[in-house]
Amino acid sequence: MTDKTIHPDACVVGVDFGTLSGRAVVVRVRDGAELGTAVHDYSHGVVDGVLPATGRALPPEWALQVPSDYLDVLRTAVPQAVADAGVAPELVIGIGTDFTACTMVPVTADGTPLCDLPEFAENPHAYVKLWRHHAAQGQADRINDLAHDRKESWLPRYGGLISSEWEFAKGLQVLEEAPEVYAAMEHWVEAADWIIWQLTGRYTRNACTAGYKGIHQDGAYPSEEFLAELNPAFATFVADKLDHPLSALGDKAGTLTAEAAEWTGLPEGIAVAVGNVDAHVTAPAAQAVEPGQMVAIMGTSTCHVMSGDVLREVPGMCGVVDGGIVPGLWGYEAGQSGVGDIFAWFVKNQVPPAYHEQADERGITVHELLTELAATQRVGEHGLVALDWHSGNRSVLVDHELSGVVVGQTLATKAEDIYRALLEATAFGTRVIIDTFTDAGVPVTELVIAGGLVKNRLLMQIYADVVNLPLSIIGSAQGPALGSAMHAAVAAGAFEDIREAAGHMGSVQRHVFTPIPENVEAYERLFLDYLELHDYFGRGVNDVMRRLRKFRRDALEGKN
Ligand SMILES: Nc1ncnc2c1ncn2[C@@H]1O[C@H](COP(=O)(O)OP(=O)(O)O)[C@@H](O)[C@H]1O
Ligand SMILES: O=C(CO)[C@@H](O)[C@@H](O)COP(=O)(O)O
Repeated sequence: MTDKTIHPDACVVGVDFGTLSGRAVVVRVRDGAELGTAVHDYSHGVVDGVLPATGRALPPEWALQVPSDYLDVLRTAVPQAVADAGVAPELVIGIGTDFTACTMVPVTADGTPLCDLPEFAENPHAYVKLWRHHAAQGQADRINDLAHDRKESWLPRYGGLISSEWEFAKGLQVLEEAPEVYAAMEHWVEAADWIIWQLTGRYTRNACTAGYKGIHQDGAYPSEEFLAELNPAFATFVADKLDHPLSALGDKAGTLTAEAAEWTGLPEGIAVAVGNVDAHVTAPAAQAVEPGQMVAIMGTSTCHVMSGDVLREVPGMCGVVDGGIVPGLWGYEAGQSGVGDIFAWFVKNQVPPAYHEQADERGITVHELLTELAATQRVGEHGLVALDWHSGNRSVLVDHELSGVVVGQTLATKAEDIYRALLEATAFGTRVIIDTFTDAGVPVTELVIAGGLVKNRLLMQIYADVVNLPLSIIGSAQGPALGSAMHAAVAAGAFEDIREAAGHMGSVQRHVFTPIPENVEAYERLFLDYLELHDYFGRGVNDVMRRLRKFRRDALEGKN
């Protein structure tokens, strides 16, 4: 530890705000030992059916959250994790958090979410727009078309396309569909920063989400002229709703307020780290801080993050940001919007009751049962190839109007066949991303896997075979929460920087899964079919997926 005055048993708390739950972990600073943990499921989960306040159905592609659910994590999971660790709260010297990225909160000047005000409680636009709210694709399309026409210099930093998941598309949607909410919103805040505001009592804006999701490059956002061309009332979006001094990752955002100390049971005045993103904090937790080491954080979605020593334009990446992951290197990000979410959708909607009954009788999950059955198959035995776009395509096509496909189904196709084809489809999606990075001059030399899906060994072997790289696995089951705790340790002054913290507190097991040559060869053939379908449906040869989305929207609005 850099600071020798820090107690040898000092701890930090990391809190990972995921899509469905928040997890807290208590970590010893000197060696990264995880002493205690607790999870709190958001009571409202993902609001994508009806708005709880009204009972009215939300339009297609909407995904909201309720901000009080995040505070409940501070009130429950944090004290439970400290109790689980059995450490005296006085030993905790800092707290750090990570969040899903581009989960956006419209707030008043003092940070109150608009949905908490009685006059807005029934307006869906006053709620948090979750990262996977995909209903701003129309706005994203306009941003992209205009940016291309004007040859905006920032566009290549985002692989040539801006996502509907990001701050600008969602902000423009609020303006155009709920001008009264837009007018009342003093700040359009990343939930990553909102939670730090709750902990410290002051608003800080982290450089990571600002760089990736907030289109902040070389010290500037998109210009007023650009925004005015999108919509004259949007011209001052940056100045009015977004702009705020940026804070570097690992810096101290402030100290824990008395109120937040009461919620969490932690000492008032301890260091609170600047807000950060679930994917990005995981890289140092897996000791992947050097160029070429790509980390895939596989959960409901997959994020791919990697540092590089060169600046390159990778087509369809989510972005490249100076110091976006660790200081001094270019931080690259790409991703797949649906991975575990696709498997969950399949289990919920497509698996016959007999499988559920069998899984229940054996005390295992349907995922585990289907995985076990699928694992007995040889590559290609199911005769299927699928596209992994049930939640759209984040990289490299950046299009959330795309959808899922399974080719090759017959009357003999079973649930485990399709499940395996879906696992493979997500591996092919990752392969496209890796190949695109390598072709653009940012070679991927190591793939490190983190996140909840590590537990599926068949899935891991499929990934090793499809990408033809040995897989390293993060040492922690709580990668993001550990990464947040490490940032807390840096903010508290225990380490010089996040690299030093990674050396002491991070961990990785190298080459846990290695490619099986005959599988590599078989997947190489299947991948060519995946690529052909990918380009056919995804690159404009056949726009049927976009047409179907529109047809569906029209039908729901009674227009057909
Ligand atoms: N055995 C399994 N195999 C494959 N997917 C699984 C399995 N068990 C759960 N899942 C999926 O994992 C996802 C949850 O991943 P997790 O990392 O815990 O969540 P998050 O992305 O919110 O952090 C869910 O989408 C679920 O469908
Ligand atoms: O978009 C990002 C990171 O940039 C993620 O926050 C988002 O994909 C959500 O990740 P999870 O699936 O909740 O792990």
